[in-house]
Amino acid sequence: MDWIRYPGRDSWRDLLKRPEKDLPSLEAVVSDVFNRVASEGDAALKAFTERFDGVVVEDLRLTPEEIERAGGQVPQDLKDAIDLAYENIYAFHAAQKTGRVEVFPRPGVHCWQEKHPIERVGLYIPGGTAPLFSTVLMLAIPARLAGCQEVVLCSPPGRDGNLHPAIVYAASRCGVSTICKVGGIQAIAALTLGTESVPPVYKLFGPGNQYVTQAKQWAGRWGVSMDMPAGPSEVLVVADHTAVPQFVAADLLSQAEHGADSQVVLLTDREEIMEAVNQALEAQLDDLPRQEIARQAITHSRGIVLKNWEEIADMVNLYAPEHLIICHREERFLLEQVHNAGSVFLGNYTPESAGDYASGTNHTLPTNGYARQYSGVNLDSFLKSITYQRLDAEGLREIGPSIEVMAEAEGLRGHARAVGIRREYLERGLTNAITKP
Ligand SMILES: NC(=O)c1ccc[n+]([C@@H]2O[C@H](COP(=O)([O-])OP(=O)(O)OC[C@H]3O[C@@H](n4cnc5c(N)ncnc54)[C@H](O)[C@@H]3O)[C@@H](O)[C@H]2O)c1
Ligand SMILES: N[C@H](CO)Cc1c[nH]c[nH+]1
Ligand SMILES: [Zn+2]
Repeated sequence: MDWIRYPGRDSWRDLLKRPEKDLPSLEAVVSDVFNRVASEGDAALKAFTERFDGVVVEDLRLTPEEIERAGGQVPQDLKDAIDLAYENIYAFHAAQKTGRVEVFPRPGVHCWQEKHPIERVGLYIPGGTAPLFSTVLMLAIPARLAGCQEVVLCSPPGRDGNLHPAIVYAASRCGVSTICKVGGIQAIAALTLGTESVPPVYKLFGPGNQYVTQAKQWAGRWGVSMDMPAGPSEVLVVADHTAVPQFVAADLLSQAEHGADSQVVLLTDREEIMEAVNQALEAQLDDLPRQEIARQAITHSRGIVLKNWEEIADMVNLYAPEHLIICHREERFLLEQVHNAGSVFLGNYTPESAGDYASGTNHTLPTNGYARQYSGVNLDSFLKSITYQRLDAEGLREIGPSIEVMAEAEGLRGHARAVGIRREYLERGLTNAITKP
């Protein structure tokens, strides 16, 4: 990994650039796929699956028998591991439930807020280079907890034209029964527009490569929203002499192996760890099955030596990493100062993989600096808040005059009248004409 020592602040932005595909060419492909899915439905999904995934798929939707069969193909130790992860993810997300918010700001004015599930949601499960069945748990568990009525899952078929059995098993374990063999842009277009096999949804969830992420953003043009841009994985590690270099290298590689366009960054204020981490990286890369991918990711990754922990905190906030690992003597200070990160991992015993699989936190997180404004997936992602209010006569007397003044000042006489007409009834004692609904 290349190291940069004590860079001036004016060079930080350039140093922290992510590897990105050319946006106009990405948009052109996305637009073409959406247009064809809109006009040709399933036929377009099959044609694009053949073109982009290299497989011919007959039936896009899994039958109940296929779902049942997948369960028998998953080894028991993997089922047990999925069960443990399920419990922890369930517990963490169930704890996020909040009650009704209720306020009486003035006499006779009653306001409250209640959460309602989004009725139809689409879950994208990546499967281009690795079948990420762990993502099924991360999305389907909160979707169920929220009470979403229709949950549609899409994932790209493998070379044999099927979904990995663990994806199907995890989906069925979480109660998802609409499972479709389609991935990439075409899956997002199908969930947005609906086809013969894929029901349309109101909100899209899940991570994916740059094609998937761009397609999720494109879906907004059709009024379908999304969780957040959760693209190529990244990790930023903050380490000093209290960190074990072998652990640091392993954490960097755990995200570098996701994709050639992943990025990993190491920040330190202790030059002496540079050599040890580089050596550990080389040693661990040697027997990594996905070393080609990880090596490519490392070509656009870097280690940076900074002057002190204040600079480290500032650089973390500027980069806004998807994952932040802190193994540093000034952990407490850094935690106080850092406010841009998707998920944070603390100390020598907390590998980022813990959050990827089984600690209970969600691994669908904002990448590409979007941790500045987005949260990772959580229970609220699957809920909408509806606000309610009821005024009685006293409440109208209390706040009515202010509403009228404000409406007149905005030049909106109709708004003012909607209040004034009621106040007039009250002033003239015509309350008998008002029946309680
Ligand atoms: N941010 C997060 O929360 C998070 C979580 C898990 C994974 N990830 C990321 O998800 C990504 C998964 O990527 P993946 O590729 O393995 O799987 P994927 O399912 O996201 O993408 C595979 C699909 O991309 C499409 N595709 C491939 N090449 C194409 C081309 N030239 N033109 C149009 N479409 C094309 C294909 O249809 C294929 O099915 C990785 O980048 C990983 O880092 C992110
Ligand atoms: N690290 C990924 C999020 O960027 C999630 C994941 C799934 N499986 C392994 N890792
Ligand atoms: Zn991962």
